[in-house]
Amino acid sequence: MSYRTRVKICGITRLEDALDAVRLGADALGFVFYPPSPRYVAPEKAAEIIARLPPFVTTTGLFVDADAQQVRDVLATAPLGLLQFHGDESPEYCAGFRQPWIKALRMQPGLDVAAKIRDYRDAAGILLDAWHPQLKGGTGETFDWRHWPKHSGLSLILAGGLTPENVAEAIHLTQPYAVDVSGGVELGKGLKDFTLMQAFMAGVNAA
Ligand SMILES: O=C(O)c1ccccc1NCC(=O)[C@H](O)[C@H](O)COP(=O)(O)O
Repeated sequence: MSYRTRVKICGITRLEDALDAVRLGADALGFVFYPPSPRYVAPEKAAEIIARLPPFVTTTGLFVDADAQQVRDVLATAPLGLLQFHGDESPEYCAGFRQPWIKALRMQPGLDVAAKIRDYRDAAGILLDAWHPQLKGGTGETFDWRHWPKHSGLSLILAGGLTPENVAEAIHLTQPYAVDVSGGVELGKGLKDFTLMQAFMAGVNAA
């Protein structure tokens, strides 16, 4: 039996994009609380968007090596259902909040993915993303999907350079629990496009 691949659309900065994504079938939305990112959204703005969402959408807050107090401050403003740690956060740090969390692993050459996944065994899921020497995420680049771990015991989320054109093949090869996209459905950084999101969802459904 095959299961429906979940979809998270990351880098939401506008209410209209959030509502379009949900209407098109996205299961989760990502809000980037990493100030250097061109997709950064202020917690107050994220809270405004979240307040207008229909039920059953997972609101995910993305952080990169943030101070724990910064995460708590964001949580006090924006009601997030899930935390995503995209830097070099330790398992102990990640587990230090009440919310369920996922850990992003950037697929640097030589990374022992299986060992890393074991380190983060208390995560709700592991997101595998492309590695880039300067950028922490949102690179628009793919990694070699042949390095996808076979038996992890955790829900795995595929990210990095996914587009309407390649998502069906990516799912076919990796069989992830979910896919995560940002740049592949954008007109500009943080500005999602209805037609691209629609085509992306069609690619997921065709896989
Ligand atoms: O999106 C960003 O600008 C970003 C910056 C720093 C850390 C993570 C970031 N995004 C994380 C995501 O979850 C993206 O969806 C993921 O990296 C894939 O991005 P893309 O390759 O553009 O689809």
